[in-house]
Amino acid sequence: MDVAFRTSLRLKTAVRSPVSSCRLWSPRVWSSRVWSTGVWSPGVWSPRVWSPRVRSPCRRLHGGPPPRRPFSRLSSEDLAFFRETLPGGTVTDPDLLEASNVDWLKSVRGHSELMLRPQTTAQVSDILRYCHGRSLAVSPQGGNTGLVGGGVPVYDEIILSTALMDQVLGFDQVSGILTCQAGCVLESLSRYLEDRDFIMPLDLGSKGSCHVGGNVATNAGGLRLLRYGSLRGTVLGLEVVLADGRVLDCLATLRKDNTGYDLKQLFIGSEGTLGVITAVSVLCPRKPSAVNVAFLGCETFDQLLGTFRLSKRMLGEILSAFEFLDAACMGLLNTHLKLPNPISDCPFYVLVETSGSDAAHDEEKLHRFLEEAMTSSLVTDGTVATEDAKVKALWSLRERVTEALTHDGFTYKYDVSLPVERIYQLVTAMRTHLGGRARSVVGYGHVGDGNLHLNVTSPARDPALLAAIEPFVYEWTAGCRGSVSAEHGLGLKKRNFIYYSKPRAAVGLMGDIKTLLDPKGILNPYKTLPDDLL
Ligand SMILES: O=C(O)CC[C@@H](O)C(=O)O
Ligand SMILES: [Zn+2]
Repeated sequence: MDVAFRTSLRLKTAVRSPVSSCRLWSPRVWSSRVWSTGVWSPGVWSPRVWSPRVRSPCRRLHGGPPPRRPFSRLSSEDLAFFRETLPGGTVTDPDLLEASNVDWLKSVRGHSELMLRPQTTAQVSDILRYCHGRSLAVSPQGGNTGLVGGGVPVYDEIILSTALMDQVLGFDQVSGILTCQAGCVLESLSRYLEDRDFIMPLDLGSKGSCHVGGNVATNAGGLRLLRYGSLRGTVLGLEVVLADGRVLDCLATLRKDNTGYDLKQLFIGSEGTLGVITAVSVLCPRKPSAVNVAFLGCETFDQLLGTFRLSKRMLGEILSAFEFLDAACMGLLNTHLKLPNPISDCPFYVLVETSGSDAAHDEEKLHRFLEEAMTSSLVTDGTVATEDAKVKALWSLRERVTEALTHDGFTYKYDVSLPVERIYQLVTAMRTHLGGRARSVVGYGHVGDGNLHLNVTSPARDPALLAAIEPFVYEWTAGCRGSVSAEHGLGLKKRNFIYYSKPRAAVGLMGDIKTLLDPKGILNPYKTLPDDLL
């Protein structure tokens, strides 16, 4: 039974729900009509603008990517080599290539004529050794669920797909360490682990499609980071194939290893620009035996922050997620996805999840927290799920905002880290700044991580609107010493904005590392690093 509670605080029902194993949003579902005017066409340059923080030129991205670099063009001899090296693993049919040439948002489109689907690390090594020798550019691709154009070719780069590298290589029941190939789909790994009473330390709305190698390559954050930390802590080892085909076997399965530089960290979050991740080992937590979800409404963002502080104080070690969405997001969920609001209308909504090992203890803690939140007027309405279906339905309200936005028009996406008490000020500032020029300006995200997803929509791609949003959003973020990419990475779309969050010396060193590991620049060109560096 699910209990909706109002001021009467009738929170008597035990809150026991298993971890949801499959959420409702299929990330591959999108409306193609929305982006018909939004796909970038390669090779178009935009005017120069100035980043206020560093006073160095950067280019606006909405004009398109930089010109094609002088990589070799694919020849019939190349094709013959790949067909021999990868029997059955080469795709040249344009219809089959179409889905891999365009990103999930349908905002970036490349024109690759070849996709390679290796099954083994040795095959990846053979491919890259050959491409390096021939100066053929390569675009590594996992589940193609990224939001910054990092996982698709920009021009004619060869797509190197990890789709067939989907084997679990080992799981240690004692330590909870999983070792698997890079192409394992996150949701499949979650199922594999749940059968063994463990979970992945990472959960994303796109888990039905994304690959763990892509998660690591982008250092994906997601919905469990508050509790289990980032992949920089939970990834224990990596196997990586370097640009020239050398295999770097750092696939350690140790909690502690202080033998020199921690090279795997270079590849985590490098978006396939330094090497192709072929296998990972991850430290996995035990599956919690008691999971509870509350969906609450707050009148103001200050009250939402007060609720967050209270949850940390009163829920402590069992708090596993604290997510939020605003009323505008709820409107989009209602309108475009027909998802009803389970509580009364409020300006802000929070989803609080607890995960623990003692249902009675967790239930008591949650009820005391909710009672305090209501009596101190931090929360005005709420509901607590006790059934698995309701738990999933509540989570889907948070997870499906991205999908709802795709039905609202052309979407401008921003993923910023800010001091937590300031995250909603940016949404308010953007609304004031844009006046009536946007269709929707919405805020949602990971309060517990200080990570705001600010999204703006308009009926069609609108350069004037974009010019109003950027660089305003980046200047505002830099003014708080925030990050212009909290968890989505830089990819193609955000690469030139790196200077808002990193000093020139740091970006220069990144360029040196890129040159050292990939001297010909064949790995995922035009991504992550700014154009003025290369
Ligand atoms: O679509 C977005 O802007 C955010 C996607 C994802 O990071 C989320 O937290 O839902
Ligand atoms: Zn997110």
